[in-house]
Amino acid sequence: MHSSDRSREDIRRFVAQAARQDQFLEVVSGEEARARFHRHLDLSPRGEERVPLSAALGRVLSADVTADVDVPGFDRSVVDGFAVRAADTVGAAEDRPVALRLNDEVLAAGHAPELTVEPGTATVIATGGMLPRGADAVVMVETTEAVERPDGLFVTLTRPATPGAFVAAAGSDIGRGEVVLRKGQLLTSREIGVLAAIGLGEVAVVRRPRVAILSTGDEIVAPGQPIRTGAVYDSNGAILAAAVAELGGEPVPLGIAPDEDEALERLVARGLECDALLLSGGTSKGAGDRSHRIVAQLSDPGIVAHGVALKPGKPLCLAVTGGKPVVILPGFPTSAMFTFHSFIAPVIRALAGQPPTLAEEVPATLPVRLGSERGRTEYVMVSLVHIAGGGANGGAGGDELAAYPLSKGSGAVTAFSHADGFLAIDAQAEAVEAGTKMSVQLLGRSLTPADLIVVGSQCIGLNAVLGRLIGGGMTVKALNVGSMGGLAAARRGECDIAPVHLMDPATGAYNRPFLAPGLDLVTGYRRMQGIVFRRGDPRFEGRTAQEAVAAVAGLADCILINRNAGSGTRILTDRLLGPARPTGYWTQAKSHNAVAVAVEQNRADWGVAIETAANLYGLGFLPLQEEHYDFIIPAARRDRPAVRRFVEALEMLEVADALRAMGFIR
Ligand SMILES: Nc1nc2c(c(=O)[nH]1)N[C@H]1C(S)=C(S)[C@@H](COP(=O)(O)OP(=O)(O)OC[C@H]3O[C@@H](n4cnc5c(N)ncnc54)[C@H](O)[C@@H]3O)O[C@H]1N2
Ligand code: MOO
Repeated sequence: MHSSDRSREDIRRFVAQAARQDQFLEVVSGEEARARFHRHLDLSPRGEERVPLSAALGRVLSADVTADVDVPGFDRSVVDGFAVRAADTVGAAEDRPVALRLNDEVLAAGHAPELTVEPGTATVIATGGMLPRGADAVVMVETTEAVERPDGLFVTLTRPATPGAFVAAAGSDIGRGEVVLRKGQLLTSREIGVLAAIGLGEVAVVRRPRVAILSTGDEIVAPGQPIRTGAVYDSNGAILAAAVAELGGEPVPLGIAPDEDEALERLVARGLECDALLLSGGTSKGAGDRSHRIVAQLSDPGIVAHGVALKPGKPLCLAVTGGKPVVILPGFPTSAMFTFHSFIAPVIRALAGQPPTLAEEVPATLPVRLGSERGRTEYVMVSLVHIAGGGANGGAGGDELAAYPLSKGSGAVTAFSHADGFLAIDAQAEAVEAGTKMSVQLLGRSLTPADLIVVGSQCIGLNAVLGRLIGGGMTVKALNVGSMGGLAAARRGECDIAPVHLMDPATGAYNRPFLAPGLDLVTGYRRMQGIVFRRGDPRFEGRTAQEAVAAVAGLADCILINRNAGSGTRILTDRLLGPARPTGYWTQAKSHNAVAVAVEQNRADWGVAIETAANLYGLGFLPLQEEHYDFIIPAARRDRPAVRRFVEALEMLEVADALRAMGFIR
């Protein structure tokens, strides 16, 4: 067969399979899928083992722990001083000191007393020393005076001591017979301290469930290896292994399975030796998607749900065999993480002996309109910012929250790590309007507001400023919503700083024309924008930007990669082009990097981007015009300490140097 015949055959097979796709996913609701899954799972912890305290961190108690001893184990002095009978000190005063004869003993910590404190006597005692018979209080050495008399050594007191003063009673911390920690308790340094205090050298913990993790796909490459164009680093494997460990499981990484039945079958068989098996990728019915076909061979009962009406997560495949979970997570990292946390994490927690967690929800306003696909409950990762609530200095203060969607799609890996939580959009809704109050389910347990909130257009140069502040201990939340989004956020009081680069098309002036009352502008830096092209391309090399555009604008095979409407760079491009509409004009990339990649990878021949991006991708560059990247600051937030420090950092020589080194002009 000719290779073109073969590829035609491949295409026919793909189309035939794709046509049958709609039959496979019997899509059920998330609740239905979960119910079916749990009906067959055995969620009891997988046995117990004894571990030394030194290995107990992060483990879960398999049984209640009862104290066999009192803590403290004896009545103990908590100061350096004298053990006395409180009754002897009654009436002591500056003008009527009470003198007590010192017994011939010094009670250092760890020594059992031998002498009784008889009426009229006292015994020297150190912090941690055991209270002797007869004594019921301790007086601090500072409040006494030692006196040497012919008849012996005395201590005089000028104040009475109350019974029990400076004494920690035996068992006051932990009493013998008391349950100090309960089954299911996760052991942190605090609990380990308690176990040590009652003398336990080892402790019974739940055996960690072993969770096999297998990434699938011919295109997947292990991190650390070189990568070819079109391939993808295995992020799911690393994410899942870490998430399993965080939940108290023991990850068993099985690596990457190619799209090849035999290898996949062998690895699945190995995975089944563990307590659970997680695969990712290959669960929808693409031509190369084999995972579900292998998992479909399992029984007792095998696959219980394949396809859930969730976004992300639609192709999730849940199977159980002999009470053991076998799950294929979608290949896209956000989909994989989302379905892992909502379907798998509770199962691993249960197998690890931990009680379920209760998700915390907070109300928040959606600052932008969100479109949604009908038919699937859509979950949107969001970053929360506090809306200025008229605190004394217009601080980060208010309790009201705005929920910024981190809409990067199912394939993103960063959405989950940048998110504070997520909100759900009803399966029937087509959109949620800006200004709608939503309920946000938090990912972590608490929400601490950042010191500085930066919402707008993100630029790598900003790291030179923010990096300094973060290094100095400041917490910063930076959201990339573009210049217009930043301007709107500043108007609504949702940020401290909005980095923008907006050109007024009428005048060519940057940023200032867009200010509104209550908004200040702080000058940032400039970025040289120009035409990027592959080095050596004679259509661009050696020309000015204007010459090059004039030469290529009419060429059918010289493809432009344009920027999205509304971006500052697009305005510049349109001014440059005038009425010309070169090939590729309607293809819109959303960032400088995306333009540079398209040119580097030969999908386009030219575009407009900043010089830093051209350098990053080794492209040629024809300068056009400086773009002003400045900072809009709501006047009400100008005096916040974090904002002042930001403006100060911007003024620093080192920061200006760092910016210049990156190709910016300050
Ligand atoms: N025609 C249709 N196509 C797709 C549908 C559909 O309903 N009809 N569903 C889409 C949805 S929703 C999802 S989610 C994805 C999931 O597909 P798979 O689970 O089969 O995943 P793959 O195709 O293998 O990979 C998807 C994507 O993720 C990358 N990937 C895979 N594994 C990893 C990994 N370990 N680390 C990082 N990235 C990984 C892979 O390279 C792909 O780019 O299907 C849609 N398609
Ligand atoms: O379910 Mo997929 O996870 O929408 O992207």
